[in-house]
Amino acid sequence: MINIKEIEEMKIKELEKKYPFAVSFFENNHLNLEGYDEYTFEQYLNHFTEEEIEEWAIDIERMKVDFIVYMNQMLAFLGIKEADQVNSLTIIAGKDKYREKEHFETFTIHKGEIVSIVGPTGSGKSRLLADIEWTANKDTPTERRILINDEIPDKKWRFSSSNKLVAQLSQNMNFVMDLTVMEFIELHAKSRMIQNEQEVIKKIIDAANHLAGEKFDLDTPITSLSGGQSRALMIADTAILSTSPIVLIDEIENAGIDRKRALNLLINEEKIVLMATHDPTLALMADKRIVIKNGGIHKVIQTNDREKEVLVELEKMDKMISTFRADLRKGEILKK
Ligand SMILES: Nc1ncnc2c1ncn2[C@@H]1O[C@H](COP(=O)(O)OP(=O)(O)OP(=O)(O)O)[C@@H](O)[C@H]1O
Repeated sequence: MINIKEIEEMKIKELEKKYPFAVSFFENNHLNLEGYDEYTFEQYLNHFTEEEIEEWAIDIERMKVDFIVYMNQMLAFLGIKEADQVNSLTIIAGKDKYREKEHFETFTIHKGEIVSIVGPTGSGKSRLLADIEWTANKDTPTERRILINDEIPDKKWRFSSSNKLVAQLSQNMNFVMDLTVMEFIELHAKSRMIQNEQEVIKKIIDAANHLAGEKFDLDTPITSLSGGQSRALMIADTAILSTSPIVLIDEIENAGIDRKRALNLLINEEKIVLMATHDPTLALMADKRIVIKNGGIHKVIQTNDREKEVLVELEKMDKMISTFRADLRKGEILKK
């Protein structure tokens, strides 16, 4: 459900911008919005004089309820209900591969935070991401539990395909579809029922080309994209089209794309981002990192100022490497 408080605190002009369909509610109820841009919904309802309320038989309390019901129905219909409502994700400790209790009790990640997950190959990084995607409730090998907004999440998250809690970018992206890039993005855009479809498609393709080393166009079949290109396309698609409040990333390093840009595209004040990585630049870009050992969360490290200095150095090195890579592609002789 959308938050009644949020709606009440929004100005009419913000409401029109964020939820354009809200205007129809006023129209249907013959309520004139002109000149009330700067009013909140509540202030608007309260602006009527006693006489007007009587004359037009306006029931303010009823109107409030009806409006929220209408908004909820519309958002559900558009597949965006609840998607923006995740404020926190909590992991409750389970057991490692030796059935020992994990080295923490609970760990909460808030909206807008990025958390990296590090640990040796096979230690259980992907397992943790899978637990989150499944909103585990002691029903996975780790026996972890996942809370959303401090509560056991509704099971419907697991099975909903259009309104997903989690958008996952995984290591293996096998495209079996016989579609062009254009058809693929169109398919996604259509399923989201966005209004400015062509604009959004262009935005995705621009962002994807920005991330990928070699450019591709809309007529390219998905199956003939290189690993880096398909990765870039998926990232741009997720960043721009997905309404999922949680983004899980399993290794973006080997993809031959601009990783920093990719991450920046996915980061958003409204989202929670978790990424499993072996890459120091990406790991340090996160606010915190979870260290996994033998299938369990061993510790959580906060990225401190000294590490942020290391990050600056790493970014310089990364820049150098990508310049060399680009020169190499162009067939140039590399020089310092
Ligand atoms: N706590 C646990 N209890 C039981 N099995 C676990 C646990 N954690 C992970 N596993 C299992 O261990 C195997 C390896 O884990 P996973 O694939 O998550 O490793 P990874 O860290 O992602 O490895 P890579 O770096 O190679 O991607 C998987 O089969 C996973 O289900």
